[in-house]
Amino acid sequence: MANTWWELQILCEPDLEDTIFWRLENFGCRGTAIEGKGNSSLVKAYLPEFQVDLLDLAALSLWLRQDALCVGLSAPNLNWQLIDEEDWATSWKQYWQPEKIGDRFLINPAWLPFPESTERLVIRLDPGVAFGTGNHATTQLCLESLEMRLSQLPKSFVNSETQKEPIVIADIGCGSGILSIGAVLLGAEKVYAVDNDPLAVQSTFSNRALNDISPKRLIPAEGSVDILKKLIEAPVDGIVCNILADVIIELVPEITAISKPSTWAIFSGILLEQSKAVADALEQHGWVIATLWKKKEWCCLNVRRS
Ligand SMILES: C[S@@+](CC[C@H](N)C(=O)[O-])C[C@H]1O[C@@H](n2cnc3c(N)ncnc32)[C@H](O)[C@@H]1O
Repeated sequence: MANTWWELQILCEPDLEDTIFWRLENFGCRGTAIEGKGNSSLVKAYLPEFQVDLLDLAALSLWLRQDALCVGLSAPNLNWQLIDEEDWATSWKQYWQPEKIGDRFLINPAWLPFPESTERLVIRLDPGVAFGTGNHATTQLCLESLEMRLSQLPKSFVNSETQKEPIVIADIGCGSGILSIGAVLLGAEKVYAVDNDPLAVQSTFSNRALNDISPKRLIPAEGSVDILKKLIEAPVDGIVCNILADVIIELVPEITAISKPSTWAIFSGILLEQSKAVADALEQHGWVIATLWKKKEWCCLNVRRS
């Protein structure tokens, strides 16, 4: 675990936030926070010191400038400094507040008290350095889609006592485990959660404990679809995959291999202009696009095998 972190501070026009988040994620940032500053937004992002040097940061500054100019907005202002681990942990936590998502979920930071009275399904989270606090549009689209998919189940599916046909789900690119936990709370019997970042897998394990979920119902593992193939006993009922479009397109054949004729899937992390390429790849492998949901410049494809 790194002891020193880069803290990047980017003052920008609010319309640039999503593009900046996308850039920062690709750059390897492992925690982001946002606060309003008058008519502007201040985006803060963190990454381990060893991961980039000053030249990389200068290149990032140029990309952010170009991104803004391409859409006719003023160039953001990027500053950076080194901070130690303790400061990193507290600096972004103070901005993260409980958040309602969709009709069913409430995301509650682990260090805040459990909400006293709520009818919502509470997901307690400490993402650590993993992606998945619930405040990114791509995560929200997945939680809302899961809600739609799993709320359609007859009551007997969601009551674990009387469950007749258990639903098994694969969460590919699980990050903090937020979607896996959401799926379990909605009644999925078992979720296999994989991520090729070991820190994300660690985070899913600790969030599983934080939410009192039995190890039998949420099974995190380091890796990707190759590992899933080894873990699952049969093709899964549902798949949720919030990764970037290019990665999804690459994974489609392998993902298809773990599905059956009734499998449904939720693909997110797709910029609107990339949706056609992802939809084409899915259709070529026999998937039917059921709906495309949009949030900001992101979209999420809800698909099924037949
Ligand atoms: C955008 S985050 C999604 C996290 C969480 N599922 C959410 O919805 O908030 C994408 C995650 O996918 C992981 N990832 C990227 N490429 C992957 C691949 N080929 N196989 C498995 N995980 C991958 C990243 O490490 C990251 O944790």
